Amino acid sequence: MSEVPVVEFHAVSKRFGPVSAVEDLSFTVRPGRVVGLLGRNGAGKTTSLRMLLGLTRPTAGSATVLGHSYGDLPHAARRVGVSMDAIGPTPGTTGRRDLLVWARTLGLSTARVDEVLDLVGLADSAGRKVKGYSTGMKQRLSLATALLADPELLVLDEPVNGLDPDGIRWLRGLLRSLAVEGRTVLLSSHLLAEVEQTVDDVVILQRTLRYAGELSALTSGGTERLEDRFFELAGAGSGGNTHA
Ligand SMILES: Nc1ncnc2c1ncn2[C@@H]1O[C@H](COP(=O)(O)OP(=O)(O)OP(=O)(O)O)[C@@H](O)[C@H]1O
Repeated sequence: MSEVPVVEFHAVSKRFGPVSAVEDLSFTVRPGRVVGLLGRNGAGKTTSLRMLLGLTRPTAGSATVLGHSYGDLPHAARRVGVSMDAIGPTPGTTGRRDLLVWARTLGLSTARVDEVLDLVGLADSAGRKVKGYSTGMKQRLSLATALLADPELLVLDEPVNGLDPDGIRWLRGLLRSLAVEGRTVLLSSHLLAEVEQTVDDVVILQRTLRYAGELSALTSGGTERLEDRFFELAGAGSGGNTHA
C-alpha cells in the first residue's frame, strides 16, 4: 500500500545570489516518524525548512507538506506546528499572553494555553515578560507555540538548543509519544549525539543530499556511531557553504 508522504522535497534548489544554499534536494518523510535533518552550520537546513513552510521560494523544484504546498494546505496553521527563530514572540509580552494571541488566531481555548504551558514546564513563569526568559525558556515557549493546535506535523528548527538536560529528556519523550500517536516530527540539528537518541530517520544535508533513510541502516543497527557516519557522508570541513 502506498503511503502519502507527510513531507516531500522534489529536486529543490535555492540560490542566494552567488551562494548555492541547497542543490537538487529530494527526500520524503513518512507519517509517524521522528526525522532529523542534519548538517553543519550553513549546510542549508533552515533554508530547506523555510522553503517547506513557504517562507522562502525555491529557485527550482518544489516542497510539499501533507500533499500540498504549504500555502495551499487547508488549515495549515493548525495542522503544522512550527518552532523557528523567525517566528519568535514580542519580547515585551508575557509567555502566557503570547500563547493566548496564537490561540485566538487558531481558534483555540484559554484552557489549551494553560495545558501547553504546563506541558512545556513554563506554568510558573507564564506571567513573566519573555525578554526576561533564558534561552531554554524561550525555546520551551517556542515549542509550546508549535504544540498549541495539537498538529499532525511538527517542524522544529534546532529545538534542543538551549535546553537543559531535563528539557532534552522531556523533549525526547514528547517527540516519541507524538510519533506513537502517528504524528510526524521533522527537526533540524547539529547535535549528533542527541539526535542519535531521538530520531527514527536521518537526512544528512551538506548543500546536496548525502543520506536519507533509517538511522539504524546508517549506523548498522547501532554498531557504528552516527558522528562517524556523518563525517564520512558530509565530508571533512569546518563549516560554512560553498559558492557555486
Ligand atoms: N537570506 C539569505 N541571504 C543570503 N544568503 C543566505 C540567506 N539565508 C541563508 N543564506 C546562506 O545559505 C546557506 C545556508 O544557510 P542555512 O541558514 O540554511 O544553513 P543551516 O544549515 O540552517 O545553518 P546553521 O546550522 O548555522 O543554522 C548559508 O551559506 C547562508 O549564508
